[in-house]
Amino acid sequence: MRTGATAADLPVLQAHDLTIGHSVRRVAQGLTFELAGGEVLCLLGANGSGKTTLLRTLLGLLAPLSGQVRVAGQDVAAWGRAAFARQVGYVPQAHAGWFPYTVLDVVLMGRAARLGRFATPGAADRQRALQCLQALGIAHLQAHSALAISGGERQLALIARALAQEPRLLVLDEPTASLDFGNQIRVLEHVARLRAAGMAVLMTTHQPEHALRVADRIALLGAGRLQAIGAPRATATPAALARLYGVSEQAISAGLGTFSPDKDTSA
Ligand SMILES: Nc1ncnc2c1ncn2[C@@H]1O[C@H](COP(=O)(O)OP(=O)(O)OP(=O)(O)O)[C@@H](O)[C@H]1O
Repeated sequence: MRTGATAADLPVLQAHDLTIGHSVRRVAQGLTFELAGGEVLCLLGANGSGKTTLLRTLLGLLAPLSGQVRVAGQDVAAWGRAAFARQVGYVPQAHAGWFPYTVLDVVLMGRAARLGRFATPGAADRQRALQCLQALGIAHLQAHSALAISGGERQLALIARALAQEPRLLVLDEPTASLDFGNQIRVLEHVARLRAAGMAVLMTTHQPEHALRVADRIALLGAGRLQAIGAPRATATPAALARLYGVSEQAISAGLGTFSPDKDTSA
């Protein structure tokens, strides 16, 4: 950390010249970027381009092959578990399932990061967990077994659990993947509210129109590099997306429909 700088002054997340991969298998290299509080960064890339590998490396779940990840100015590997959970919440892709906890208990687990070592959640924690369920529109499921809800409902419960941690950075791996249209919009609106509240959000998506809708910056990961990172409409152009996904520009423009940067004059 710089002399005189406090953790609050620093970007929540810094990746410097990062090479990511599995064992010796390199997936991408030369990844350098930062993310500050109150900012939403959306990561786009084709299947297998390395989005999840990058998120897992940023979260310290996978060691970088080279380069550095800092969270609030400190190397990601140097954080203790509970302290890290107060900084970063993570909603992984398509979570398999839990033991038969209730949905409220699952969200309460997110409060563990905010409790003392041997403390149990109190009334204020239950209230906070319930607020998170309400924010995601699933408070009616609070007493249901987490094993007896749909995949989309489980996804919303996982987001609620990450929110209950009250992290500075929320990392979401394809958060809208299994959600119906209404819940996709609800989650995107919630991301916008979190940004307004000062949280940093890093999310992957296979839907560029979602990124165009909610991101402050978009990063394009392809061919083992960050192809571009910057303002949404200047970065996720039909030409850039066509290169990223290996389809024609016309197909991209048709797929983006009303969200097409060419058609949308509101920017
Ligand atoms: N545990 C692993 N061991 C070895 N290679 C892996 C492992 N997990 C993923 N890979 C490989 O790393 C590359 C990047 O995978 P990753 O899951 O990061 O891609 P992704 O962009 O998240 O893909 P998708 O959009 O399909 O979820 C792929 O070639 C994949 O086959």
